Amino acid sequence: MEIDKAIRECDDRRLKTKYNNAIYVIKRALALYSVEEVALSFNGGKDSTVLLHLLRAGCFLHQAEGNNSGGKAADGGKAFPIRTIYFESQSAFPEINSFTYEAASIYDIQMDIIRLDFKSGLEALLKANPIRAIFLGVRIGDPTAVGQEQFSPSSPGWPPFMRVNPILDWSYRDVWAFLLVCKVQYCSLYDQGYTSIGSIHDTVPNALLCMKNSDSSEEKFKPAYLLADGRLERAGRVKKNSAAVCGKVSSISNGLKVENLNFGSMLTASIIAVGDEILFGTVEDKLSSVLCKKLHSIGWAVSRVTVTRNDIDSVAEEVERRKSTDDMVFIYGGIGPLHSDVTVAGVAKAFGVRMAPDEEFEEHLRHLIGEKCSGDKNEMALLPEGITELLHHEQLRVPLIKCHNVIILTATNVVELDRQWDCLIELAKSNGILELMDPFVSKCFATTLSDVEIAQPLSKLCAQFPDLYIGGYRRSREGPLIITSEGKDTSRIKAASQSLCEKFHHGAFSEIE
Ligand SMILES: Cc1cc2nc3c(=O)[nH]c(=O)nc-3n(C[C@H](O)[C@H](O)[C@H](O)COP(=O)(O)O)c2cc1C
Ligand SMILES: Nc1ncnc2c1ncn2[C@@H]1O[C@H](COP(=O)(O)OP(=O)(O)OP(=O)(O)O)[C@@H](O)[C@H]1O
Ligand SMILES: [Mg+2]
Repeated sequence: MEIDKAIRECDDRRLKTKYNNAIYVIKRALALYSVEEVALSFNGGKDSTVLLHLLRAGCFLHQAEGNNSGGKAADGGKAFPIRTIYFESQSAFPEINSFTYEAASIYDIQMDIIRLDFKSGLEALLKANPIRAIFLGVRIGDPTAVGQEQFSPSSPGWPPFMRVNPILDWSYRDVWAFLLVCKVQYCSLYDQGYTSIGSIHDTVPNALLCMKNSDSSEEKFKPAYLLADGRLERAGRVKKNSAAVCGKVSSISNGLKVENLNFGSMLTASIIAVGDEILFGTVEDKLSSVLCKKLHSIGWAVSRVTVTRNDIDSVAEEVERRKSTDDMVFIYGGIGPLHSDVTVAGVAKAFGVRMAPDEEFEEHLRHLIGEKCSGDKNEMALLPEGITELLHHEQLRVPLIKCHNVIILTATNVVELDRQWDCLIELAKSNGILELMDPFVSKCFATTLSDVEIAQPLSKLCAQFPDLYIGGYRRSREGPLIITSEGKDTSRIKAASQSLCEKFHHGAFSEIE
């Protein structure tokens, strides 16, 4: 089998290791699932081209080892036994389309062309076929790889199948070493300076490969395999919608923030606590109420507090929602090196960026933990790429992490939260990372009037003072009712209190702290 032969005969030890590992994953998958139960997701990109040839080799080796799963014979050169799916889109490059069809013809691939979005397409595929596992050319540097392993079940909300990622741990360099050593065809765009290909709307040649011709204004590009730093593979991807990425811009223009509060230009924050333990009831979340108070003290309204499970998708989903609704999102819990510490990765996924090593952060961790945490395995030093700002303060042993409008707090208790908050406020004063607004003022009254007596007058009061938060709560069913009014204008609070008292007999309310 020519692929296997080419790798065995080359003298690139690293490539051999990567190849052997990928073949191992493929063989494991073929041992777990029959050939009818697997599919290849192929789109003509370089990663899926690598995967195609690995699968050709893997199927050949699997059968050579005496496994015959009853599918089409893989003779090492011709018929490819695995159902292959291609999601064809109007916005794909014509070169990608034509290469995909060409590959199907050269390698005798039975290709299902799907013209639906990924989710609906996969639903239809699984309905019509007994597919249980799909091979993907996802690599660890891809934004969509966050949280994935070589075998990862599809995400919640997706049709159920196993995602098999044989080249998850391959680097950009490994991909090109493989394609060049095996001398296989790849899409022509890669010879024109494209290094990672999305759609025609979001992909241009990688500027790092540009050769400026001094005689003319014509730009020429070197081939993709000459890109020296694989981390810059996605430099040819044009940013999608910066307003959506930053969140804040869209929230201001769509008026969502003022919708509930009627407070004019109020800044809103939301708080996300991450932890299965909180949801199990094993641990009590004490930080959110303290944080609400602190935010209130700098004039911010808290629009929502949520607790999410510590899996990447739950965190990503919640962060994605909140970052575009609120001006600032505070998240804590699930930070560290444990398998359950997925918060930072969840934030990366919410912004659609990958996790990448951050040398500066690693340096801080090294000071804190020692040499144990250096090297490739230091997952704690992986941070969302391109969107992370480290917030330094001399009182903090490790800087806080800010990704656009999401601040990740590492506090695990109230004392630590107090310290981190104080640092944050000092930083806010010096560099404006957090706007400090006029604080809220409030008045509270206790009354023994019944709910029924007070309900209507209180509704009227709310209508009279739409700029205030007027509410009521009880500490017990039998005890007094407590009425609160909050706002930023002391005179308005006073006026509302006076108006309330005037609606009832003298002494019906007593002011409390
Ligand atoms: C076969 C296949 C399976 C996928 N499974 C999942 C999944 O389980 N969870 C998920 O969030 N996205 C899944 N996706 C979507 C990808 O993660 C990603 O959104 C897609 O490759 C396109 O990225 P883009 O939005 O940059 O175009 C899947 C895509 C394909 C082709
Ligand atoms: N339109 C599609 N149809 C089928 N599979 C797809 C499609 N888009 C993505 N995939 C799957 O997702 C994987 C990852 O996509 P990604 O764009 O990162 O890699 P690629 O397209 O192979 O290479 P490149 O990084 O150069 O674009 C692909 O290898 C393929 O398995
Ligand atoms: Mg691609």
